[in-house]
Amino acid sequence: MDSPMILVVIGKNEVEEFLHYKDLIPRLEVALGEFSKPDREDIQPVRCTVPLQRYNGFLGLMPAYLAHEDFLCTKMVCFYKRESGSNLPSTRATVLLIDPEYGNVNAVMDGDVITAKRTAAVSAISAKLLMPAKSEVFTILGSGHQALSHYNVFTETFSFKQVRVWSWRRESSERFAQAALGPVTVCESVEEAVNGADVIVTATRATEPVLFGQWVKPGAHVAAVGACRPDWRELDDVLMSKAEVYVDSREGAAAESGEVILSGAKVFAELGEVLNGTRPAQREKTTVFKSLGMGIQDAVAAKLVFEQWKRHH
Ligand SMILES: NC(=O)C1=CN([C@@H]2O[C@H](COP(=O)(O)OP(=O)(O)OC[C@H]3O[C@@H](n4cnc5c(N)ncnc54)[C@H](O)[C@@H]3O)[C@@H](O)[C@H]2O)C=CC1
Ligand SMILES: O=C([O-])C1=[NH+]CCC1
Repeated sequence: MDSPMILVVIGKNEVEEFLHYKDLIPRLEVALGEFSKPDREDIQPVRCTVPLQRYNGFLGLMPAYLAHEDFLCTKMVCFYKRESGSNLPSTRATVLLIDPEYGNVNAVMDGDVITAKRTAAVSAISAKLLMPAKSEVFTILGSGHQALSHYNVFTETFSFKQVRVWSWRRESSERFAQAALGPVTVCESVEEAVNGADVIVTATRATEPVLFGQWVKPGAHVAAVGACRPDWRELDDVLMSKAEVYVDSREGAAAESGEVILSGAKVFAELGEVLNGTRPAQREKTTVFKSLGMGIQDAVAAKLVFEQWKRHH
C-alpha cells in the first residue's frame, strides 16, 4: 500500500521563494545543537561517496532522519574537481523526501538552492559565534554560487564597513561585484584581499592551499567551505596550526577534510557544542570553521521548503 501523498516536484524557483535565512538560521542552530548532544536521536551517517573517475568527481549520498520531527530525506550531490577555468558546475544536487513509515518518495526537490543557502547559513552561524566582536572587513575568496550565497547572508546578518572579493579570474570578481546588492572591492591577489580582514570565507574549487596563515590577521575568523575531500584543501598548515578549529561534524572532518587530516590539526569543537554551551567560542583567537556539509542541514532546509510549499498549494 502506498502512502496517501502524491509525488510532487519542487523546482529551483519555488525552493528559492520558500527558503529564507531568517527561518533557516534558527532551525539550523537547533539541529546543530541536537546533533552535538551525546544522546542525539537524529541520524546522519558520514557522507557516502561514489567516485566518478571518468569525470573527476564524486556522487555524495547524504541521508538524514530528524527523529523529533519524523522527517526523512536524502540529498544526492555530485561534486567535481574542475579545471580552474571550467564553466561546468562544481556541484549539482537533488533532495528526495521519503515517507518514513511507508518508504515511498513524497517529493523531489531542487537541491542546488538548498545547498547554497544552508551552507552559507551555517557559515553565518559560525561567524556569529566566532568572529571578532568588532568585525569591519569581510573577504570572500571565490565568486561562484557559494560566494554569492555567503555574500547575501553575511551582509543581511552583519554590518561590515568593507566587503572584498578575490577570484581566480578578475572578470568573475567584477561580475560578482556588479551583481552584489552593495559595494564590493575587487582585489588582485588573495594576500591583498585578506590583509586586515576580520572575517574570511573561502568558497573556491581549489584543491591546494590558496589562503596562507602568514596573511591572516590574528583573531580573524575563517569559514572554509570548499575542499571537501581528504586530499583537497584551501588553507595551509600555518593557518591550521595557529587557529582554533571548529567543524560541523567531527566524524565528517576526520573522514573528509584535507585541511584537518593533512595538517594534523586538532578539532576543538563542533559548532553544535558551542551552541549547546559545552565548548567555548574562542572569539578572541584566530578561528577556522571547517564546513563539509551535513545531511541534517539539508533536511532542515528541505522541511522548511516543504512546509511552505504545502501552505501555498
Ligand atoms: N561545505 C559545504 O557544505 C559545501 C561545499 N561546497 C564546495 O564549495 C566550493 C565552491 O562551490 P560553488 O560556489 O558551488 O562552485 P562554483 O563553481 O560556483 O565557484 C567556484 C569558484 O572557485 C574559483 N576557482 C576555481 N578554481 C580555483 C582555484 N584553483 N583556486 C582558486 N579559486 C578557484 C572559481 O573561479 C569560482 O569563483 C566547491 O569546492 C564545492 O565543492 C559546495 C557545496 C557545499
Ligand atoms: O554538503 C554538500 O552538499 C557538499 N559538500 C561538498 C560538496 C557538496
